[in-house]
Amino acid sequence: MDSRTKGKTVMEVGGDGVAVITLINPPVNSLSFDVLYNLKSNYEEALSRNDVKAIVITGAKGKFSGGFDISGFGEIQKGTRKEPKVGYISIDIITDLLEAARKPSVAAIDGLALGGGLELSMACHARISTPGAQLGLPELQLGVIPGFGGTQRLPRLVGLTKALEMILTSKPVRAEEGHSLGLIDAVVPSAELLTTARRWALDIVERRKPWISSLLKTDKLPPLGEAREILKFARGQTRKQAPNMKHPLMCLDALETGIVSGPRVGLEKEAEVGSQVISLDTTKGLIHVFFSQRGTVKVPGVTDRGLMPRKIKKVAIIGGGLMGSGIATALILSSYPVILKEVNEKFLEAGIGRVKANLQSRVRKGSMSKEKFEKTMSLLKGSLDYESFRDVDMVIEAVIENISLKQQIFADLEKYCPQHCILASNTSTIDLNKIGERTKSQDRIVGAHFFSPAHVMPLLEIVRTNHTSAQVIVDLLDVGKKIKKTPVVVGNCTGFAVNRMFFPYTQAAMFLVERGADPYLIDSAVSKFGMPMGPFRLCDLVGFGVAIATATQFIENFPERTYKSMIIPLMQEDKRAGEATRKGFYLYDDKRKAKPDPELKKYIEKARSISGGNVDPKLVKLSEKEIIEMTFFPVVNEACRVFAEGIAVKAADLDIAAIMGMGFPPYRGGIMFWADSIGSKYIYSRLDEWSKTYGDFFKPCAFLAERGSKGAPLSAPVEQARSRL
Ligand SMILES: CCCCC[C@H](O)CC(=O)SCCNC(=O)CCNC(=O)[C@H](O)C(C)(C)COP(=O)(O)OP(=O)(O)OC[C@H]1O[C@@H](n2cnc3c(N)ncnc32)[C@H](O)[C@@H]1OP(=O)(O)O
Ligand SMILES: NC(=O)c1ccc[n+]([C@@H]2O[C@H](COP(=O)([O-])OP(=O)(O)OC[C@H]3O[C@@H](n4cnc5c(N)ncnc54)[C@H](O)[C@@H]3O)[C@@H](O)[C@H]2O)c1
Repeated sequence: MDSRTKGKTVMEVGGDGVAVITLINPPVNSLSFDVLYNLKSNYEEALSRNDVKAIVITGAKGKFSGGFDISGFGEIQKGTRKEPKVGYISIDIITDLLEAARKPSVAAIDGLALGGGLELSMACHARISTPGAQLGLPELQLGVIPGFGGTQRLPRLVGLTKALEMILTSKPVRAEEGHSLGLIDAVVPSAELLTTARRWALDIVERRKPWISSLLKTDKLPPLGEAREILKFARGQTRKQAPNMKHPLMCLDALETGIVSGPRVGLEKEAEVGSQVISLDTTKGLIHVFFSQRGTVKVPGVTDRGLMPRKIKKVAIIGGGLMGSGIATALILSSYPVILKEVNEKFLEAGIGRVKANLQSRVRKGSMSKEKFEKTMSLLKGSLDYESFRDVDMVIEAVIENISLKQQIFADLEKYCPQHCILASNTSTIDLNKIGERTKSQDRIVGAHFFSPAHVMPLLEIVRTNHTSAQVIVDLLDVGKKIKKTPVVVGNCTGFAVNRMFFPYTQAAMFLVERGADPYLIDSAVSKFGMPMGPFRLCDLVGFGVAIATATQFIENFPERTYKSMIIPLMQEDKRAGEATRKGFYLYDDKRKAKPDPELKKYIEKARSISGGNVDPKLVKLSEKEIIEMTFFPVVNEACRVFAEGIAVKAADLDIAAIMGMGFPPYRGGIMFWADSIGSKYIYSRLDEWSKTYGDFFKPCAFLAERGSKGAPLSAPVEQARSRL
């Protein structure tokens, strides 16, 4: 393959008169422009050759295709590639050349047929797949729409309601379901895939099998009035679930056009809308997130050294509380045998009970069978001592946040665990060097910082000290992948990356209410911005005990930039500790529904008198935009510090950490990407102005000042020399 081209297709014509065209673009046979243009040439040749009666399209190495090459969108967005004429691929090539050809095509699908991959197969006249095939149109989660005819062909093959479900949720279906839906014509073992597809193609030529153009099918479409009702409902749901995104509604426009005005007009609408969505900011953000998420496992100096992950056969967890039980659940769900150690029988039973409850909730929801529940639970063994730790490959400590207790545990671990065993701590704040102070095992000590609930939250912060070996990081990255977490490797400091970014966010919110802003308006503005909930609702959910413990760490470690609000401690004195006590910033009913509490004023006023601040008329009347700026620019500021200190190696890692650890809206691309979309100059000037009026909490850090003064992007790499990793 030419090193400048991205992928190709190859065509082989058999003695049976079937031309087999194979998509080749590892690792997922994505449809790059090179692949698509090669496919066009192969088709033109196959259609012109007298020895070709029919065509089979397949993908190399057990994967049909993962869809259009997503980096192509980036090239179009950056202007480094000219977008082809609107409709050139979907209409001129896929519809007019392939689907309308005089020779039939059959798709032979093994593995993935996603996005453009499935769309290409739907333009074929039949689809044969293997049992493991995954079929889906996940484009909306990338901010684009199915643009190779999927908005027109999928409803015609599987019906409007199912097509909407598949497109709006981005969830693929398996081969068997695809078969029962009418998306797949036959499911056969891998070894028979190509022979069946060839025979099927010839059967179409011989009229023994129907010659079906998906685009012209109408039997699965509901009557027009019903279709309009279904689409109206889908629009309503979409507006509710994705209020800040335009592309899902634009996708529905393309679907509706095809149903109302016919598939050809629908294809034209799809092409027009497909081209428009590429330049939406939300699309740029989502595509950035796609690649950034896959980039977190690429750690310079670690994953580029040819190290292979060692096999982790058995894991021990110390502490079966909230976190330990969640971590144990995540591990046994991925088939790791786990030993859970506790201090006494009662606590051990409670810990195992929590794991059981986590799994039982899956059984109740129907996502886990009873047999699978029993099998998974059988991987968990309890223990009250370290005897069974002699053959474990990794220990994750998750006891209460107490330095001397953790130090003692790590000293004990060194005595009982084998020498190769990874010694990980789930501490949220404590310096890992201190935790390992009483051991000689600094090279195998690492942070495995899970987020609560650990079996649900997708992020794993892997915290490395200056001593942690590259092998240990590689091993933990592999475990992270196996338990389906997105790992982000960060340096050792108070709060690591996520909690450091989280802290200024809640602090800014406390500052604003002390100066007269309405907490409920702040929560509402932040939710509208796209966070799962506002900072006050979040404090209630987490509980004031955790909020105060975290604040104490930050006040101790970063006193110069901490705003010391007394609102939470004052409420806690009155036995209001958040949702668990049904009273916090909100009042909660039996169904955990939150409503504003008029009494909150009293605590705010008292806190204001303690801090000595005054109500600021400007802050009383903040617009939603100003609320977002005053709560999130301090987060950007802290993210800049984390980046400048080398705690995160890439700005994109902070984007992923913010999205998966804080709930920052993915369609804004993450904290640094969002900041760059606003501009460092503006953010710097706002923070600088606020710091002069309101104090050092808002003071821009040196990194932000330097980049902001030049208007330079915040996400541009920091020189290696300054990186701590
Ligand atoms: C004018 C244009 C119109 C286009 C219209 C068309 O309708 C639009 C599309 O088709 S958009 C693409 C739709 N497809 C997807 O959204 C699939 C995205 N990929 C995935 O979901 C997954 O990667 C996977 C399920 C295909 C494989 O998952 P797995 O965990 O096995 O592996 P990774 O996710 O780590 O991916 C491995 C490497 O492959 C790269 N990659 C995957 N898909 C694509 C793609 N479609 N385009 C380009 N690259 C892709 C991925 O980035 C990984 O590469 P690294 O170098 O980062 O390791
Ligand atoms: N709670 C969170 O949201 C959260 C999030 C991330 C990280 N963390 C960190 O995880 C750790 C655990 O937090 P948690 O919320 O699960 O605490 P928890 O109080 O719910 O559980 C701690 C458990 O450790 C047990 N334990 C204490 N000493 C032990 C010993 N010597 N051997 C075995 N078990 C022992 C206790 O009996 C208790 O069951 C802390 O370091 C915390 O900072 C907590």
